[in-house]
Amino acid sequence: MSSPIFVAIDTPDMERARAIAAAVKRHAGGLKLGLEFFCHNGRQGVLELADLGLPIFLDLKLHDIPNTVAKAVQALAPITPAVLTVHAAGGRAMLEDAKAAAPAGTKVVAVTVLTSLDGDDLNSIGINGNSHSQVERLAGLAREAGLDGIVCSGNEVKAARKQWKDGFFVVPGIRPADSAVGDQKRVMTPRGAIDAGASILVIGRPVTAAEHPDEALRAIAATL
Ligand SMILES: O=c1ccn([C@@H]2O[C@H](COP(=O)(O)O)[C@@H](O)[C@H]2O)c(=O)[nH]1
Repeated sequence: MSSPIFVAIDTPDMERARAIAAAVKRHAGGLKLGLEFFCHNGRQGVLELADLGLPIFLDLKLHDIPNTVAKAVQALAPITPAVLTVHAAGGRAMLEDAKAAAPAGTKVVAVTVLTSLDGDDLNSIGINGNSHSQVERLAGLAREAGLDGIVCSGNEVKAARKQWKDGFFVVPGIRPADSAVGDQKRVMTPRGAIDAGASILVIGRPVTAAEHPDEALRAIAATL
């Protein structure tokens, strides 16, 4: 079975992205490319890294009115990423239209509560309750809208999986026990997240900031 670890290549620098991707390609399950990479390198950059042969997770977290998001998803069709993110907070019509616009081979997953937010952050943007209740609510919405799954932290994935048994659960905010947390607030170890029901893990800095990214990745994979 291929690795559940998608390495987040978070850099605008194409040279560096190529180097990290080449270093981890034998042991990663896929590459996750986000805003930092996409804003600088666009579709061409994504297609270049896709040539390495790993599944591509395009983490653009689309969030706009339904028509705009659907057109953006259509514009990405030449890439056909394995996974694409939209924000669950865009609402049901936006989620339905995003899924309808995506190629059959693309899993569309909804970001619920960013792993960089805690309860106080949620309250400060007018959400009463904690990350657990908010993730549950948005997971229900994503499921009803016909999406393939959600993005949530390792802390919520067990409960989310219980209510959506065949859902696809993407878990970032992954930190091996000795890793710096940085700007993440809801974190879990790789093993903890897999045991809780994650389908794939998104891991960036614990791999990409290491002196030898492939060694760091293999060390993490050995804990699974
Ligand atoms: O809630 C979310 C959604 C997406 N991400 C993305 O995952 C990686 C995590 O990188 P680390 O360096 O391992 O912290 C990054 O690309 C985020 O954009 C997330 O962290 N949380």
